[in-house]
Amino acid sequence: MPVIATQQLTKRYPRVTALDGLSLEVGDGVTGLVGANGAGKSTLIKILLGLSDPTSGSAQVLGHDVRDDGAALRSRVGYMPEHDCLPADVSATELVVHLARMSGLPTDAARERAADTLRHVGLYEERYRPIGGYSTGMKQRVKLAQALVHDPDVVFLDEPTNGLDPTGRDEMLGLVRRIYDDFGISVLVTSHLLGELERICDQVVIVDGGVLLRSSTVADFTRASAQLAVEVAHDTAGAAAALTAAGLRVSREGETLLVEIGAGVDGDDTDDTDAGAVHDTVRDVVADGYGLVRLESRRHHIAEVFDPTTTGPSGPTSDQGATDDAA
Ligand SMILES: Nc1ncnc2c1ncn2[C@@H]1O[C@H](COP(=O)(O)OP(=O)(O)OP(=O)(O)O)[C@@H](O)[C@H]1O
Repeated sequence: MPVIATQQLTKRYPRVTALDGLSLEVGDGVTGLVGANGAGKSTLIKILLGLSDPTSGSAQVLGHDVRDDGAALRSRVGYMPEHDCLPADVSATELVVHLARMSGLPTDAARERAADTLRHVGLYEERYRPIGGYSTGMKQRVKLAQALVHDPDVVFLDEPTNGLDPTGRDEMLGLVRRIYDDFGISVLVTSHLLGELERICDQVVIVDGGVLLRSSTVADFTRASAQLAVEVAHDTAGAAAALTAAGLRVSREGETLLVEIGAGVDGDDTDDTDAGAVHDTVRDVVADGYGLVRLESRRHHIAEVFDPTTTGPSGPTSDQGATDDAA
């Protein structure tokens, strides 16, 4: 059973269609939901929590229908909202224990779980200080702790790296990954930054204007856009010309030649068999007097081949774009 499934999910506000026929499936693990501001990410999360009704279409979380089963699903789901919503004059411990009790835990268990989750997010030492004196990074960690305290099966994290400096971002991303690795809790995490989610996610879903642009595993995203890095002993320019003459797409980065696997030996778009054929062609051409020094696979980052700020996929993945996946 998928963790999240939606079918033709649509949400219309009076002036804007926030989600437009969105159909997707999300499995176990860490899934990134990526899109520019206004793409519909928060709207999707609110519908998945049963807090907002879709205009049409349907959605299930852990098999619970979001319209009919809101209370049951919320007991199994944790939610970290995007905006600052924390009371300034209580401590992290007071707040997280309180929320744990509201979700049904007895007082002793609530205290224990609160201490565990605050330790997990790195706030154990500071847990008795009022939240009003916390930095942005510490406040984000309190929001994360309250999302985890009732031991949910899945958590929705809305822009957890918002407002953090690069070090704070890295630490938060590490924490998000560990939610699944250490506790087995699946994660749906939103960001407008594809590059940062790519580092920690198993699956990435890209939305734009409420429409699904693409949903696939991180490995599949980059498989179609791999390159071979080739170094030769002599005459790099000659080797580049010979590889091009053999039908390969070649670029040069210093003394390294980058051969597109996605281009295939015949210039067509990639499939898995092309990778082996390109590899063989490179070996044959280079063996012919250039002296092979290095031949290794490289993958592009997703952000290099897919720019969510444009309205579609670009570069070597364009054959696998929105319409196929959205169907
Ligand atoms: N309650 C609302 N009433 C009217 N329009 C809304 C409402 N909530 C969201 N919208 C609009 O729906 C669109 C999608 O908003 P949403 O907040 O889901 O985007 P987002 O991807 O989460 O972006 P952000 O990161 O900026 O929050 C936007 O155009 C937004 O202005």
